[in-house]
Amino acid sequence: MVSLRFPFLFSQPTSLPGTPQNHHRNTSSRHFSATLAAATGVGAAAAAGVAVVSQNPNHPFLQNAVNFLFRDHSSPPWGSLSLADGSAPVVESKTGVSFPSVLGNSLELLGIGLRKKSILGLKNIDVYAFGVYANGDDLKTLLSEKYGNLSATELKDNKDFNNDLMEADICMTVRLQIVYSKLSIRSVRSAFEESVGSRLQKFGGSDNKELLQRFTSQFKDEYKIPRGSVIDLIRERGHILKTTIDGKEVGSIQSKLLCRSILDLYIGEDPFDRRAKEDVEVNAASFVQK
Ligand SMILES: CCCCCCCCCCCC(=O)O
Repeated sequence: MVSLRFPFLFSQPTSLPGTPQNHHRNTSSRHFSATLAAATGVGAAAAAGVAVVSQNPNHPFLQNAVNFLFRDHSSPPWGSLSLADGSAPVVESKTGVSFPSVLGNSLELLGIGLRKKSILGLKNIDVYAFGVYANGDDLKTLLSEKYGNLSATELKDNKDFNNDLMEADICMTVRLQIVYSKLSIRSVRSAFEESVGSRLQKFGGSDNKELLQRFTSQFKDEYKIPRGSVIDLIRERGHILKTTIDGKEVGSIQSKLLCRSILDLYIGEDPFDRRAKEDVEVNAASFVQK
């Protein structure tokens, strides 16, 4: 199947019912690295008001054709697609997993990606799709004084900005949507042990076994994780990491180190999906800019 990747924009809703007005909703648009599976697929997605996103190489000819067909005439003609309804969910095209563009009224989708894992060093499987969300007002309040005058290009790959995104007291959520159908809770625990464990060690030294154990023990044997399960890793104010499985809270731990370690998996130095990280930085920048 031919696919292509290009960044596209979708405009924000003017307001959501019961949501306080946020000027970003009216004035900004977000950027996602997009791969459109095929022009017909794009048409169906656009008609359905859904943005399709994933990670694949460029294909300029198709890109041109798709942009011509679907561009909003107020947007740049090349490399961007503006959907009429900015509140449309965004779909990760390889897996078909869909992410709401706003979570719980205040968290804005900044980027989506795919977590792959190799089994026995042989087969690479798609384990889950993920979406990174942040509170736009927190981004502005906490980061705009320091970074408000820098462009999105200057903020992408800017180590200080990236560190502050992970360390500041910004409400954020990473939503994992399981796509691998044979996942056991035991493998979830051991995957977290490995990935979060390595980050705890990196940022906090070797003496964090108890913290890691507190976190991983939240994933109890009685929970089932079939395909379609949703794990939310929620950083609340005060660096509290709340974890939910299919909307049910399974635990809550106050630890800046743990929150930072979790975020590092998705937007840190060596993220699971580099393009997702780039999108998060560029979209976070749009909230921060003065
Ligand atoms: C057979 C593969 C098992 C992988 C399970 C990953 C489940 C969630 C773990 C989240 C953290 C991570 O991605 O490392």
